[in-house]
Amino acid sequence: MLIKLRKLTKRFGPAVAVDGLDLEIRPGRVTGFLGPNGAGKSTTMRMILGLDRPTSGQALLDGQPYCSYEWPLRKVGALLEGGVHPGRTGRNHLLAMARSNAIPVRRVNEMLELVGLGGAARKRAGAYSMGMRQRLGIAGALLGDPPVVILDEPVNGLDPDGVRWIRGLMRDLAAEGRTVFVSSHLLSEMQVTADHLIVIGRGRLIADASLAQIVAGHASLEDAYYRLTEGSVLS
Ligand SMILES: Nc1ncnc2c1ncn2[C@@H]1O[C@H](COP(=O)(O)OP(=O)(O)OP(=O)(O)O)[C@@H](O)[C@H]1O
Repeated sequence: MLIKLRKLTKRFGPAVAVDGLDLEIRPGRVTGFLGPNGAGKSTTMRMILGLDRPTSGQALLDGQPYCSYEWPLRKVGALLEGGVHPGRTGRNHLLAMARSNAIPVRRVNEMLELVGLGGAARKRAGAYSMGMRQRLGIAGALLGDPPVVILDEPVNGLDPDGVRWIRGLMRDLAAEGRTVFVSSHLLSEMQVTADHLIVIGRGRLIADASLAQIVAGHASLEDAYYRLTEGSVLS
């Protein structure tokens, strides 16, 4: 499933958070989404998911906005900051999501096992560690077996085993033909996970190219990134 941004723009009062992004995010590969703090990455993801309304332009999934899908969790799974009620158990959180999108309960149990939360499923999410909350968010993202997976900083709070696990998971999801769109500040991690990169700064597109093209001529992705984003870092 193709994600298409058409002149996507978001203003908060006089501030422009996302400034005319025009690009496509294609299936079958991991697309990394990079940019300095405040560049507009989360806002872009939130607009794709219908959580923020664009000031102008559009974010489309196979030609349609997120909100036009009857069972959106079966089209797009997402891990965003927050989003888990601390008083609910991990299992109940996923059950509520499953119910709202007519997803079988069996899938809840499968996802809890997949992310390694089988043993903690009946604990309140408020008592989870950061890494466990992150795993629960990933279980939620995959619940509807969606062709598009959007992950905002998925590595945050994960231990080294978790980091390796999510790296393999993203590669597998892309190999299955899904569209994997992931934001991260961990450039060394992106260098081993992403096929394609989109770099933005101050809401504007800086680069949209394969990892190999972006790294070419530089010692590492980190070096290439610093060169690309010079002048876009908020002071
Ligand atoms: N609800 C909001 N109200 C006002 N301004 C906002 C709101 N959400 C985001 N912004 C502003 O929009 C800009 C882009 O923020 P955004 O969170 O999308 O950046 P980001 O690239 O995800 O940053 P980070 O890497 O720090 O997570 C920032 O200047 C931010 O302060």
